[in-house]
Amino acid sequence: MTGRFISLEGGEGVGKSTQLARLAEVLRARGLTVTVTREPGGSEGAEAIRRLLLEGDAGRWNARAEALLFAAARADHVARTILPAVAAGDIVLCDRFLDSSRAYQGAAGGLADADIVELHRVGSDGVLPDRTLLLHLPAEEAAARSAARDMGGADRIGGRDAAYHAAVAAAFAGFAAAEPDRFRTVDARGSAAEVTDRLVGALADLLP
Ligand SMILES: Nc1ncnc2c1ncn2[C@@H]1O[C@H](COP(=O)(O)OP(=O)(O)OP(=O)(O)O)[C@@H](O)[C@H]1O
Ligand SMILES: Cc1cn([C@H]2C[C@H](O)[C@@H](COP(=O)(O)O)O2)c(=O)[nH]c1=O
Repeated sequence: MTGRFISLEGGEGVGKSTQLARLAEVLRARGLTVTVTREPGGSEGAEAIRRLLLEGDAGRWNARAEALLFAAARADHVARTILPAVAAGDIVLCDRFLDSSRAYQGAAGGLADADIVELHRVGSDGVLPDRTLLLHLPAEEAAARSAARDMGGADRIGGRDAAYHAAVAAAFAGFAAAEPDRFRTVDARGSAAEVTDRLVGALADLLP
């Protein structure tokens, strides 16, 4: 079996982490070897950078420093975790990847998309997922799920205002429209089991 690299994307609280775990279970039950990972993080160095990025004051980093830190974390994660797992034939399921930087630091953060993509070229040789599953949930529903989970304790980036998160959601929708071969947009409403079924369907052409 050829390895595959699959990312899950979307704004806060749409169900990415929940679905990543469920999808891994379904694929393992089919006999596939699955590596589950996340961004920022997924390698020792990238997890250390995650703490720098998500902890501390809202103004700890400016937009450019933030984008560079995400790109540095991604470079380590790609080299040490993602590429070796794909080369070993695993299905790699990754909670967020480059498109989160394009949406959060780029579209919502004010940096040019071309600059975010260039940082990724330098850091990670421009590696892209074979498939990006974009979970879509109405903003009010996503905010309610996040609020129930976080109980007011969102991290530095999750805690940004509604306009920022609306820009993130709009950017993801635009990326999916621009790259229909890589993206599948999946309705994240309904039960977790219903969403998992939709995600499995959106991977049908990639799986044995
Ligand atoms: N289908 C669902 N129906 C209702 N609640 C759900 C569903 N899926 C996930 N949740 C709940 O919504 C909350 C957010 O889900 P989850 O943490 O998986 O989202 P996420 O996209 O990974 O969020 P973030 O990017 O903010 O970390 C959790 O409390 C989770 O249990
Ligand atoms: C990869 C990536 C992430 N972010 C933001 C998005 C979230 O607010 C946090 C990660 O938290 P999660 O609970 O693990 O989803 O970081 C970002 O701004 N840019 C990125 O490239």
